[in-house]
Amino acid sequence: MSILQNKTICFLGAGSMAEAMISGLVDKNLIPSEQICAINRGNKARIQELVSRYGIATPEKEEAIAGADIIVLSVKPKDIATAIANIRALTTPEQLFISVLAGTSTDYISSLLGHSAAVIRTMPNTSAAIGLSATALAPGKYATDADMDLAIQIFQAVGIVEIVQEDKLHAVTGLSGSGPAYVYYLVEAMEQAGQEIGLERETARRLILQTIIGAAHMLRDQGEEPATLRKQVTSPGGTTAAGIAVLEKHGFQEAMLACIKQAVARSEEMGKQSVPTS
Ligand SMILES: NC(=O)C1=CN([C@@H]2O[C@H](COP(=O)(O)OP(=O)(O)OC[C@H]3O[C@@H](n4cnc5c(N)ncnc54)[C@H](O)[C@@H]3O)[C@@H](O)[C@H]2O)C=CC1
Ligand SMILES: O=C(O)[C@@H]1CCC=N1
Repeated sequence: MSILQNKTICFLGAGSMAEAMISGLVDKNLIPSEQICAINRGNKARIQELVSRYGIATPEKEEAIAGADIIVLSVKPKDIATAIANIRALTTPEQLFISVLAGTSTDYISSLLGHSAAVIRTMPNTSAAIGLSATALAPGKYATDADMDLAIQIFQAVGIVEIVQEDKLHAVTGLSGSGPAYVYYLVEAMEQAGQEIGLERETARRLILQTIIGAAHMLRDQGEEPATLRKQVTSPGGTTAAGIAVLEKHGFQEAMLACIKQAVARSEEMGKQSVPTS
């Protein structure tokens, strides 16, 4: 039995990322749903939504925070100072804080808490909801190996885990934290193209979806380089070569590189906006 079965976990911020994690944790039964709760900024309807979907508990804020073994910080980076100020008096150095905030350093979070609780910075993605997140974790200065083990167990329940140095988390954010959105954007573009070339939207969607699932499984299961798999599709003088030549002409690779670099730069910028106070 996982040690997490005896832990209580509170999400501070009940938005998309918190829901993706709650959904994954409840689905895997890693922590009983009555030992999970979430706190929002006054939006009771949202909490009720999570309660009805996942059967999580609804303790009062004091009990939710003071009674939690693990607090997952899941507000937007701009809201973290206020969110922690509202709960700080209820927290203790024995609790484990797991942050999913883009750009925000563990030192800054420790400075907001004002004590030496363990803080672990992570970057999951919303595919946690179906157990397929790609999550990177980095320990803050007060986190022990035992704290890391707990965090690893939580994120392994909702996908794969990589341990990185904290300064690499900006790169992870631009690559795999934001990554699902790049894929959805590609699907949007393919769907639009599908309609413009005369296919019904629903037909196009089914074909695109299966194409993406198939390609993802090929990448995962066949152990081949993406370039090798691409070449297998690309008959000389054929349709794929004709299409990819246009992608090259429009600077597809440069666009992807610039996109990811810009996302990384934004994560770094968000980090600089949160300057440690001690
Ligand atoms: N959405 C995504 O794909 C990913 C998001 N993240 C990170 O997760 C965090 C949350 O992002 P989302 O869930 O997308 O945002 P969201 O906007 O969906 O959720 C944020 C939640 O925090 C609540 N909140 C705001 N101020 C609060 C306060 N003072 N006290 C308590 N709750 C408060 C809001 O009411 C809202 O429900 C961000 O820091 C983001 O960088 C990380 C990985 C992926
Ligand atoms: O867009 C954002 O800032 C968050 C972080 C990674 C994915 N979504």
